[in-house]
Order: sequence, then structure tokens, then C-alpha cells
Amino acid sequence: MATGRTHRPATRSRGIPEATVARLPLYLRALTALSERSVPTVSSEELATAAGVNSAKLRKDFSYLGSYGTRGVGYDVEYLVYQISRELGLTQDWPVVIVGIGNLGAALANYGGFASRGFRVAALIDADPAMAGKPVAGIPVQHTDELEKIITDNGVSIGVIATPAGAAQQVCDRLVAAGITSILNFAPTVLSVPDGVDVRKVDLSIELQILAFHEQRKAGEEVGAPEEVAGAVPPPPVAPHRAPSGAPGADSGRQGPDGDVPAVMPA
Ligand SMILES: NC(=O)c1ccc[n+]([C@@H]2O[C@H](COP(=O)([O-])OP(=O)(O)OC[C@H]3O[C@@H](n4cnc5c(N)ncnc54)[C@H](O)[C@@H]3O)[C@@H](O)[C@H]2O)c1
Repeated sequence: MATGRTHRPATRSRGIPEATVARLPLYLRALTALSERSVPTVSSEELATAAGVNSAKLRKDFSYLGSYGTRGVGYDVEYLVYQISRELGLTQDWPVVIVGIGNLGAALANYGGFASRGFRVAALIDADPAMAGKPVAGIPVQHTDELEKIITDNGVSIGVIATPAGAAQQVCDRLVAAGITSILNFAPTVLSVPDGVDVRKVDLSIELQILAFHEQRKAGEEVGAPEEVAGAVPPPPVAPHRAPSGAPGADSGRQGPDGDVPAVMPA
């Protein structure tokens, strides 16, 4: 297996920067909520607040979509939902396979929110022979022996890994060899993939560690800075655990007005 991650250019096709692409789902989530409340139009300020993004950045992002809104009226909610969905490739169905149907894999399979966003769970795969044939979320679990055939038969291009860390690379290699080009990895390990394969990593414990860092800071601020004692040995510096460089919000450290510190980070 070739090593090295996909290094995407800072801009995608049609000149949309990666940072803008990373914010499009935030706009879409806010717009979908407005659409569900039958709100016809929204100003850039209102939408920016709902999405947790700076309004100047929002206007710049939308200019890449060719969407400028109407002065005094704002943006047409339904049209923007369509435009962003189309840009994100959500106007088509994406069959997804989940590998590792334990606590997490079963929870993901049971989550109804994927289908409404165009992601259909096409198959569930696990290495445990005792699970084969057992339904989870109404879908029978299939054994890993069938992995390649399942992917080919279902035309799957997105794989979700929810196996223990020790199995993740091997599962990843098989998924890639079977033709998968996008992987969402929940296992706490860094995956090596060949060029052309995108990996996104979700690690909630990293998010909690960042919150713990800020909690510790806040607690320190409440107590007040300790007075310097002559001759006292200073405590060792504590390295803040930040998002890796390149991750959205990596430089901001905490959720700021731009709201670009999502739980999903590049692997
Ligand atoms: N990213 C996050 O925020 C987050 C949160 C929770 C758990 N996790 C991680 O998700 C993974 C799963 O956690 P869990 O609690 O569901 O574990 P679990 O033990 O309940 O389930 C793991 C499943 O993977 C299966 N499996 C093992 N090796 C396999 C292989 N080679 N091919 C296919 N299936 C295989 C097992 O049979 C089992 O059903 C772990 O790596 C865990 O650390 C991540």
C-alpha cells in the first residue's frame, strides 16, 4: 500500500477554496432549518449568525457560488439550499458502507440524519461471524469476506471505518483496493492512503481535550494568577492541544465567530 495522504490544493475545481467548502455544510444546516420553518428569504447577517460564521466571510463564500443576494431582500432560502446542495454533490444519492458494527457502527447505522442528506447506508460489514445476517437498523450485517463484492455490487464510493484502531489500516487498504475513494475514519489512528483517496477523521475525544484545556484556563482565571514567589521554580509549560495545522480553525483554537472548528477534521 502506498503511503502518504491526499494533499488537496487549497482550491477545488471551479476555484472554490477548501475553507469555503468546509463552511458550506454549516450554511446548509442553517438554511435547512429556515426552510423547514418556511422562511422565504434571509439576510447575510441573519444567516451568518445562524451558521456561526462572520457575515463578510459568508458573502465572500457565496460569491464563489455566484450568489449575491438582493439588496434589501437578502438571499432566497430555497434557491440557496439547492445551490449549496448541488455544489456539495448532495443532489445525488451516495451509498455508504459502514465497517465495524459495534457500539459506534450500530449507532451510526441507526442515525436517521444521513438519509435526509443524501447518504444511504447501503451495507453493514463486520468481521465477527456471529453477527453475519443479524439486522442492525433493518439492514443485515455482512461478513468482511464479502467486502469487495458488496462495494462493487452497491457502487459504494464512501466507506466509514468504525473498527478498533488495530484493524483500521487493514480495513482501509481493502476498501481502497475495492475502489473506495472517500473514507470517514472514526478509529483513533492515522490512516495511510494513496493519492486520490480522501480521508476525514472524527475524534470526539480530541474535541473534549480542547474543551478541557479551555476549562482549565477558565478555572485558572477565576482563581487569579498566582503571585510570583522569589526563588520559586516555575511550573513546566502546558502545551495546548490544538487542532492540527491545516484543520479548519486550527489557528483559532476555540470556536470563534467563524464557527469553523467542526468535530470532523482532516486525518
Ligand atoms: N471518533 C470518535 O469520536 C469515536 C467515538 C467512539 C468510538 N470510537 C472508535 O470507534 C471504534 C469502534 O468503537 P466501538 O465502541 O463501536 O467498538 P466495538 O468493540 O463495540 O465494535 C468494534 C466492531 O468492529 C468489529 N471489527 C473488528 N475488527 C474488524 C475488521 N477487521 N473488519 C470489520 N470489523 C471488525 C468488531 O467485530 C466489532 O463489532 C474504535 O476504534 C473506537 O476507538 C471513536
